[in-house]
Amino acid sequence: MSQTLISLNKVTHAYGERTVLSNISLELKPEEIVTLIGPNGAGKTTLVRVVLGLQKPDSGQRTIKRGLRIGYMPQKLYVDNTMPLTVKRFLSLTNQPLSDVKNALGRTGVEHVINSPVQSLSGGELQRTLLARALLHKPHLLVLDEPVQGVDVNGQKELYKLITELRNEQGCSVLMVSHDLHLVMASTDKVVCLNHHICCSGSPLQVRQDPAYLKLFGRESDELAIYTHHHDHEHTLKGNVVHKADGNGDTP
Ligand SMILES: Nc1ncnc2c1ncn2[C@@H]1O[C@H](COP(=O)(O)OP(=O)(O)OP(=O)(O)O)[C@@H](O)[C@H]1O
Repeated sequence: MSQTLISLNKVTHAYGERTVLSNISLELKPEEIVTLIGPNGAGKTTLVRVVLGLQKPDSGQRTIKRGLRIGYMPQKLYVDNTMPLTVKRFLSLTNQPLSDVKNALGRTGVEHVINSPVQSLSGGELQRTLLARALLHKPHLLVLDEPVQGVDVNGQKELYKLITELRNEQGCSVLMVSHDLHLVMASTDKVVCLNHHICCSGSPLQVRQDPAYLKLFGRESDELAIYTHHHDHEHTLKGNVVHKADGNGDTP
């Protein structure tokens, strides 16, 4: 355990009657990039929230290395359209100095949006702004929930490349959620395929050939490398669920 940043041991979690996570054991090692992959509603964000300590599991243990700093990039940012919020103000809410905010935005390639309203950002700019925010506390572990969401395929490749560069430069570990194994293959050391339980895990090549992965995603999606993704919900900065029909407010 000495080298392990966070480990989960036999974690189980249910929302009411519905078991979303069952018997999950996982270890995050230093400088390792681990990708969680699984269909909609498989429990990926819930698992991320358990890793972050935002969601207490019903059973099982979470062990975290003392003093570990975590940077979190949520799946989707819910910002009220009527609330004026510039990128500068949004990132300054982390209480980090403006010079650090500028550096982080520069490193993720979006320093030019510093005075823009968050609501006006393009998909790629928003993801890079959220990544900059996650970097601000100089994390040992970056947790990225669908970091390429809303970004076109070329932009996705660029973002995965940036994530790998950040890991190499900063020596941090990365836990990220992705829907496209092909795009992420070059940028991940380990893949964990989740469908409420861990169906299979290993190197990207191992998982791509695993019958459990093929059963979930099918050979077709493997060949096409396209996975159509629809959400029935969004997430707040802490990963809480906002159902689209609700308009606002978190489901606890
Ligand atoms: N706070 C909550 N209360 C009740 N149900 C919830 C809550 N959070 C998530 N769920 C439900 O649990 C299931 C798993 O949700 P989760 O967001 O963890 O899945 P996911 O794999 O991240 O899904 P997606 O790929 O669509 O983002 C979903 O059916 C979701 O609606």
